[in-house]
Amino acid sequence: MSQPIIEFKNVQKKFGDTTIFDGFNFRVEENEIVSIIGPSGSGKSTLLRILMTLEGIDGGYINVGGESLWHMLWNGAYVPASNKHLHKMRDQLGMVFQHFNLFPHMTVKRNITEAPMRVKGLSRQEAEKSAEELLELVGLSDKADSYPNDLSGGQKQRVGIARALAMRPSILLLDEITSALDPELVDEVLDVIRNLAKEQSFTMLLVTHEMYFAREISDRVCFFDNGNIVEEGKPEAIFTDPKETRTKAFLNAYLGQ
Ligand SMILES: Nc1ncnc2c1ncn2[C@@H]1O[C@H](COP(=O)(O)OP(=O)(O)OP(=O)(O)O)[C@@H](O)[C@H]1O
Repeated sequence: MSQPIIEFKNVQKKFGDTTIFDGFNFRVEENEIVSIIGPSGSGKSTLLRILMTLEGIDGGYINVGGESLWHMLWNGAYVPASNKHLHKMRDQLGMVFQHFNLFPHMTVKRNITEAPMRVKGLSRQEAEKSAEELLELVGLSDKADSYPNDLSGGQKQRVGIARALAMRPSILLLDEITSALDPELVDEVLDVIRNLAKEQSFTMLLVTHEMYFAREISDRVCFFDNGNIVEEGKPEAIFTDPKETRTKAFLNAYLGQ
């Protein structure tokens, strides 16, 4: 097997007395599109937040692009190796959040250029040129000078995707990106991801409640429960012939199978 682009080995994570991961193992290959489905509160978002180093871990090992994300100190605490290392690791990862997290006081264009200018040191001209291309990609060229509050939820989320792409990540993390949207706005956002997936130049890790989308887009679907992958496989196998009782019960509740 080739070197995975993401690898979790024996990862431990607690919130207070609540254990989220107790020896979690997981790997994603380069350019693979993996969907994580599963019940609420099972730790799916925590998995993505740990990868973005928005959350720490209590034990184990995480490797992104061949390098360790966290290092253990003499006292057993886990920390990113250094700010420089952290920035380098984060540069590979782009995350789109459920609630958009746009800056309301900045125009759409500024939301997209802010991080590349501040973190990557791009000139305003370079960052704006890239933002214009990305706005075209997500179909929002005419909204460059609008403010987030003047956009629909679907448009806000398309800006969220453009903003994540502006950092030129090789791995895209999508955390329930359509959950906060009215149903009629879901497809315009999923279409953007469909088009990105066709290019196959990204590794994508999606947490989603859109089962039909997970089935359509993924190379692999993982059913996740209680901090563990209970069952995984090709979308067809998981959705039409799940083996585990818990997977069957979950899909039954969702899809009425
Ligand atoms: N910062 C935090 N502090 C304390 N507990 C937390 C924190 N973040 C998450 N949790 C708890 O950890 C558990 C896993 O949460 P997580 O958001 O990862 O689940 P999820 O599978 O993504 O759920 P959902 O599908 O509802 O978003 C939940 O019980 C949640 O309440």
